[in-house]
Amino acid sequence: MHDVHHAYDNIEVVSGVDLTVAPGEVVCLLGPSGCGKTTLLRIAAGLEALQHGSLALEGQQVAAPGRRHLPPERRNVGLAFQDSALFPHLSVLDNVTFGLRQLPTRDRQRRGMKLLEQLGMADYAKVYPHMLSGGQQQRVALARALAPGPGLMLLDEPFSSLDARLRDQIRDDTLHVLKQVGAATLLVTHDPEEAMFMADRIALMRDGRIVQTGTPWELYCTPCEPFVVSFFGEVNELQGEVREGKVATPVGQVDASWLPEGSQARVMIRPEALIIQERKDDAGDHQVSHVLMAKLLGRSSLLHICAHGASGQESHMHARVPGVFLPATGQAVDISLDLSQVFVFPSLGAGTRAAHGDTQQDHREYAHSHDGQ
Ligand SMILES: Nc1ncnc2c1ncn2[C@@H]1O[C@H](COP(=O)(O)OP(=O)(O)OP(=O)(O)O)[C@@H](O)[C@H]1O
Repeated sequence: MHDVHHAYDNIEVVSGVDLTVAPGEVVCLLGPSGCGKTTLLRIAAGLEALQHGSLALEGQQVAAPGRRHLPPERRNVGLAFQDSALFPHLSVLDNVTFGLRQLPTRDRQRRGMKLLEQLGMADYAKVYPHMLSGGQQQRVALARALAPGPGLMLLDEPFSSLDARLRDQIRDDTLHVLKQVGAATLLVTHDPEEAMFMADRIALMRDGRIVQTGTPWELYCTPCEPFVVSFFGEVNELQGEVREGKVATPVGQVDASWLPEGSQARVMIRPEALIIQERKDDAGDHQVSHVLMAKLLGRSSLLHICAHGASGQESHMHARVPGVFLPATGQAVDISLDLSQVFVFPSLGAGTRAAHGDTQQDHREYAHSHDGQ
């Protein structure tokens, strides 16, 4: 896709999107509700006419504004949506082989059965859709979309109607099948964890634009703006003035040497960036950093901390610690920072330069926000 714009009733909902998906690559379009993800997928599928820009599939121009475009059924794309309806009057196997009518019966059945096996549904080949659970129906819908061997798979929130445990399992199976068949895949989701689990690359959108494209690591560890940091989860957020290239926070100094001296900086600190150690002495001393509350969340523990800085600053922060770590309320703690999960940006109104510097150290900060979720 190149420079794609799209408007409904003169309101632009997609603005200047450039996006490529390589053969065998899984790209996730990630973003909050209403940011234009589904619209882009529908344009790729041919369900929505291209209004502006260009769109090519396998090197062939399939749509151009104001011209007749290649219809969806001739695009060699496989579609699976959140509530993909199966044909109720056809068996599971007949649903999967529906798009393979040009093949001899035996080849058709062999291909259908292979996909059903890969998705754990071979035992259900002869049953009808109404006899399946939602998760099983979703597996069949995926097999049906994959059966013709499409050059591009377009998946719109395909797991969102499933409960958490089933979703994890089907996601996992789907990822393996997509990689085995080598389909290029564009998957829409609003769930950052799902995107990180599935994607080779993520394109994060906001208000019709792609904010950042990159590997899950690039988006999580080198976010280009505050929205990208906070979209991937809760963040401790602080403001401070740049002095001698640093911002002082209650949990230590943070490098901001790329920002103008005296300017206001926005420091974003992921909860896992706070490294907490219990102090033997100072119990009950509220002039030092201490625990306000500790909660076990399962795989990790969440600590509410009252952080005290050397020059008297104080801040309520959240720390996430792997496993079970539940210090008592009032426990004095030492806090240090994993700077790889701390990001610094200019404060709002202080210019628009992103946190990307030449090196990792160029963007360090600290915060408490959910503005992307
Ligand atoms: N057919 C339509 N007519 C008018 N407006 C539409 C239409 N389809 C979508 N919109 C609007 O376009 C914007 C983008 O919608 P889109 O469905 O592409 O977003 P999304 O990111 O997929 O959201 P969600 O995750 O909630 O599905 C929204 O503001 C939506 O209300």
